[in-house]
Amino acid sequence: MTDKLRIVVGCDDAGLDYKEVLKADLRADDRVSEVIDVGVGAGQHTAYPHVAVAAARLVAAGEADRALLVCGTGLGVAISANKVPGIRAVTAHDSFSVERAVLSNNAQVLCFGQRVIGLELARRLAREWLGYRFDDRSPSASKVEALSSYEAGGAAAEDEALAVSCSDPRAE
Ligand SMILES: O=C(CO)[C@H](O)COP(=O)(O)O
Repeated sequence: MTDKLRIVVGCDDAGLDYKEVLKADLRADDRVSEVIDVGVGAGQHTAYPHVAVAAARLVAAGEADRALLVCGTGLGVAISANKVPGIRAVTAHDSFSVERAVLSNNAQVLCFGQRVIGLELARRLAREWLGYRFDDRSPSASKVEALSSYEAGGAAAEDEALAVSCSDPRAE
């Protein structure tokens, strides 16, 4: 990741108002080098999964560093973005969760619900989000690696460890 962030923004029609404001904020922020808007625009009604996956694919392909997505709840866009391999998308509507989404989970995609939080809080959280960078040497790094290994179909040893620790005590 370069020092300045390349950010994709996207929304469905329920998130359009916030997406437009957040896009303008991001474009005015000197921590951002580029903002790519994958829609929707005014009068468009593309369903949230298509927009979220388009945005997440740009991140997964390395054409952007992060994505900021908005729908009614922030849930549908997160679920959709997480279908793209390599993507960690979260819905976060509070300051601590936004911080940990980056510092604990190395999430590249942040999702807001326009019907859930106020606009000024969303703007503040987006500003805070820009200030965080995941540290590959932090204690969280091995956990994110473990997460990714499940996606790759690996982590057999961890699967076994989990099976042991979750064994039914009534069977003992
Ligand atoms: O919030 C949404 C999906 O999580 C979306 O903006 C609205 O979806 P709907 O309730 O299915 O119309």
